[in-house]
Amino acid sequence: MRAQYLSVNGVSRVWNMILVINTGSSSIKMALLEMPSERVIAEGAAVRLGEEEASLNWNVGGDIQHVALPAAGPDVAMQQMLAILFRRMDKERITAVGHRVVHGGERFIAPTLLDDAVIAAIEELSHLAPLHNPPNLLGIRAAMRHLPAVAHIAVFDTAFHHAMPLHASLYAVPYRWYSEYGVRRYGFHGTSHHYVAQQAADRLGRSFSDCHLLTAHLGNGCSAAAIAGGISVDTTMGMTPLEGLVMGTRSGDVDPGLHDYMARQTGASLSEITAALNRQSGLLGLSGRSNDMRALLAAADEGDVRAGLAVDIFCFRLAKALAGLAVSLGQIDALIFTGGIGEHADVVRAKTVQHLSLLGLVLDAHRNSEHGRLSGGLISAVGAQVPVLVIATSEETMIARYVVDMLQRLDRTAE
Ligand SMILES: Nc1ncnc2c1ncn2[C@@H]1O[C@H](COP(=O)(O)OP(=O)(O)O)[C@@H](O)[C@H]1O
Ligand SMILES: CC(=O)OP(=O)(O)O
Ligand SMILES: [Mg+2]
Repeated sequence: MRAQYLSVNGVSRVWNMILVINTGSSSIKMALLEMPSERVIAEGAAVRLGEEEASLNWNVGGDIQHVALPAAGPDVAMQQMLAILFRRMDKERITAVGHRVVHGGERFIAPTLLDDAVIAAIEELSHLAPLHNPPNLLGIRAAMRHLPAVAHIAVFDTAFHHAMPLHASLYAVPYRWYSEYGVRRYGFHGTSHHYVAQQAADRLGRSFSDCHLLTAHLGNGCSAAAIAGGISVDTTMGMTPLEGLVMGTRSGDVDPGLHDYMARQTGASLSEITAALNRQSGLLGLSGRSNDMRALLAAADEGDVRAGLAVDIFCFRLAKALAGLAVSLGQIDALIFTGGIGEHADVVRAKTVQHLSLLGLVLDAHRNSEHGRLSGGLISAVGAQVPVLVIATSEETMIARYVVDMLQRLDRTAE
């Protein structure tokens, strides 16, 4: 990289230390990356927020901290994480902060410098991502208080999908709902889909812009995408992160008639039904036990029938969605599994790919059980028509790349 200094608000700084903040509904992840080497200087996570078991871990240059935070919410966890980080490193070294923001609507199709107007616009989009944009904003405000003199840049989950063709992004509803109210499919997890797709192209020795890839991001939220010519051409999530696949607590696709039916049956309001689809459905709703795939796989092994059913439905629906996305690609150069479930749950990958043999997808059982660790991420059978890969995602690294790219553009404009 050419520039070593960037002038932000008239102050010239070395700009290669990027703090990335990914505030979710039940977790906060942070990473401090030195760019362009992408060396992780510090990384931390606060998990199970709101529960008795909430805790945080920080690894700041090998100094590891584990703190129990019983029942702490994202605000308390955020303060604690920043306090621990800044006790161990000089905050003056940080040049910019990259914030994951889940919903950018139609307006934010690229990384954006945060100011009061942008924050207000993100707030307005909160009703379209109620589990995500409010905690994202909490992280932005806390970090701005601690680091008022640096550039804070929002990187949107929706941005990577913004060029989806209209046939993939519009619903078959009155057109006016789109033109007047923005009712369309946006797609999410864009930084993760982009990151793993680029990695897959590298591993296959192909140019990213020539690849036709299916990516399955399976974490707490789950989505799959079809990526061709370096852009997302279709994805399973829609106007909100509720559409598509079965997720930890989210239903994914349901009949659009469900709201009316359940409102009449139970007297619940539309927003109560939406909340149940967001928070009490998916793996949790089906199993009645947990939203956590690891817990369900263990329970299914011990004979819990509903846990087994939840896993089977998760895999079947994922396979169906991947087959559907293949239509958008025309050809499949690789399928990539990522996210906590995609990277670690070999049973889920095996069950999913079993449904997809008609597309030429076949796994190697041994490679799959090793999560592709000994085969460069490859878990497909030798000689199989389509490579299947496990690739660890890093939304934080991708956000840092977008931030550096944006800083370079700001730097050029300032010259
Ligand atoms: N070893 C494992 N086996 C099965 N599932 C796992 C394993 N490790 C993590 N998971 C699952 O990954 C999911 C969380 O994924 P993650 O990507 O960390 O979530 P988030 O969306 O919060 O970033 C949980 O369902 C968890 O059970
Ligand atoms: C958009 C979304 O579902 O994000 P997450 O997986 O972090 O919940
Ligand atoms: Mg996630």
